[in-house]
Amino acid sequence: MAKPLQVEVYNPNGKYRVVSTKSMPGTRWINLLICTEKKTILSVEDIISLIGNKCDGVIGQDWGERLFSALSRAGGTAFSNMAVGYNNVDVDAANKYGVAVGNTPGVLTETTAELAASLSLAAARRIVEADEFMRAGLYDGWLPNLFVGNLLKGQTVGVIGAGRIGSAYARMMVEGFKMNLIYFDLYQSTRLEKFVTAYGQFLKANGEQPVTWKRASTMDEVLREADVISLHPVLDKTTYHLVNKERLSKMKKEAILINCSRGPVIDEAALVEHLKANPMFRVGLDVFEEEPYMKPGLAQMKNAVIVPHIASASKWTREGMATLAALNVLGKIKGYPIWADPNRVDPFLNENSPPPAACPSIVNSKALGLPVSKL
Ligand SMILES: NC(=O)C1=CN([C@@H]2O[C@H](COP(=O)(O)OP(=O)(O)OC[C@H]3O[C@@H](n4cnc5c(N)ncnc54)[C@H](O)[C@@H]3O)[C@@H](O)[C@H]2O)C=CC1
Ligand SMILES: O=C(O)C(=O)CO
Repeated sequence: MAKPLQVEVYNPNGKYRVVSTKSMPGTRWINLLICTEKKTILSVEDIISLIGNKCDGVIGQDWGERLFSALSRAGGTAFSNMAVGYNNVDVDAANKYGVAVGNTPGVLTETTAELAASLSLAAARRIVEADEFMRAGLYDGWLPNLFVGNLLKGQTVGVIGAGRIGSAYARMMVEGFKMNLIYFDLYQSTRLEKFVTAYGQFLKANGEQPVTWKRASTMDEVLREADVISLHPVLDKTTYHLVNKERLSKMKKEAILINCSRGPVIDEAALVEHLKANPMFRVGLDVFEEEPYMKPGLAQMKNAVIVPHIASASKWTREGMATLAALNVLGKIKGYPIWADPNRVDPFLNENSPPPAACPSIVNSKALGLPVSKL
């Protein structure tokens, strides 16, 4: 039996009841909705008790059959993940109960790419190790060999999954550090290729070494050729343990591997062994196979930079995610159609004008036969 919860209630006499299972930043989403919960990580039982007998919609994460069933029993038809990735949501169960599932694409693209770039730099220049050294009072004076790392300029950046975030990261690394690009994705990223071509021409016209791009026909090609590899695919059956023991062994001994996608894309136990055996190999991780836990040994590895799933944690992005999640739920409750292009959600984020009368992004709209906005 779940314990009674302290719930913050906004607009207690409102017509609809929408629950947020996590406290979210900013106030715009509250103005668009609802009520929130102070405690941060709720159990399934807690959420079921919050849903109660009447609940029109919920904003949360990690939803399965029991929660969709409880929401449906309470009369609810709308759920929004406060995230773009929805591998943590059982969409088949949502379809079974007729519940729309929203996500928050686009608003976290640049913020997440910036964290991947930060981890790339931190790993390349050994920033965390050097910081610890300094704080430990070990610095005696400048030495030619102290924390020597890798120069990125002129090296090759490899991107696995060149979608919204992967492409943004690639552009940052190519333009910011003049790296050459090799990428692997199921689809061609024409815009990214055009960007690198144009930037290469610009550099050449200025008498500099031009940057280049290559679309790899296999992932292994990227692993063999790149000096820094960043993972940005969705997590599904095809990407589970995409980077395993065998694939790690194909990477350069001094390569840098970054993961800001989902933990299970890497076989984390194999990664720990690889880090132990190859001290010059470095990794930057935002996500872990069994979050919030790490595989034994990872925390002790000096050649790993590890942060707690903060890739989307900029104020603008987190407030925008909350806004999109709220609008997904609100739009479904009000019977609005689905926004036609989830890659262009800017009109929903403009604080100076009311949001369009549409749900920004519903991932199971086709399965539920929901109408698409003509706006
Ligand atoms: N660490 C964090 O806080 C965050 C993590 N993410 C993760 O990043 C993922 C990507 O987000 P977006 O770029 O917005 O999605 P997206 O859908 O634009 O890009 C994903 C790309 O992966 C590609 N892909 C799928 N299967 C593949 C495979 N087997 N091999 C190679 N490429 C494959 C797709 O074709 C697509 O281009 C999300 O699904 C989420 O899991 C997203 C935001 C923040
Ligand atoms: O949007 C996502 O998928 C996240 O992981 C949130 O940071």
